[in-house]
Amino acid sequence: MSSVCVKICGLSTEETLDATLEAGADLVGFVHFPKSPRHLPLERGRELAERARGRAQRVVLLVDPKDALLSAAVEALDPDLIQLHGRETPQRVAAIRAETGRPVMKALGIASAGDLRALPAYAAVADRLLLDAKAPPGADLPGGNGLTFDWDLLKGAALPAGTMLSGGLDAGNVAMALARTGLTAVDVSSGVEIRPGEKDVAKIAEFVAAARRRA
Ligand SMILES: O=C(O)c1ccccc1NCC(=O)[C@H](O)[C@H](O)COP(=O)(O)O
Repeated sequence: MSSVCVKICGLSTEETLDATLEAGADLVGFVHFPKSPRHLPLERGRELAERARGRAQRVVLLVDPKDALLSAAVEALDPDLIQLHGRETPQRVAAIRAETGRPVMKALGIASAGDLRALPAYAAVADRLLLDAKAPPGADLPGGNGLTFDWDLLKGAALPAGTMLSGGLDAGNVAMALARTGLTAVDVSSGVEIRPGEKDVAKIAEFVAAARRRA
């Protein structure tokens, strides 16, 4: 069986980035969203993305970005993948992909079976999908809230290869999540933190090992 693909999102220090790379994560995520405790100014994102170059896929996470921010983020981080975590329509996802020339991963919030109806339209235009728990009404953040969703909603769904599972994962539940959904790619942020925005090197290593330990 091939190895589970692991992304660690919301990295903001050299120490935790290095720990993530040493643990063997496949993707590293940098959040640019000022309301987030994981927000990185673009110049800081540039430094960390450069440090990870050639060692993992560098992902910049943006929320409903305007064209000017997109250009600035691509220039600064030179990302291997752009993660869109807002209310971008399929048309906007396609336009961003065309304008930037970069692969795009679209995050979809899942709370009920109905939320899966949007999936085919996004699968047609995005390079990858990420399924996250839908943010509660009034939440400050559209993701990174440490909430799980009912994984059984995915039973029977036609999910494109490489679809990432996220939302409330940690070293204790990731193997179960993979087994229940049949997916082979996972993303985590809160579950490897001590407090919002503060990643922990031991938790990162435990998560990567746990994701790849499944039978
Ligand atoms: O992490 C944030 O602060 C954030 C802000 C705005 C949009 C998305 C955000 N995070 C998304 C992620 O970190 C992950 O892709 C995913 O949602 C998992 O988060 P978690 O439940 O905390 O593991």
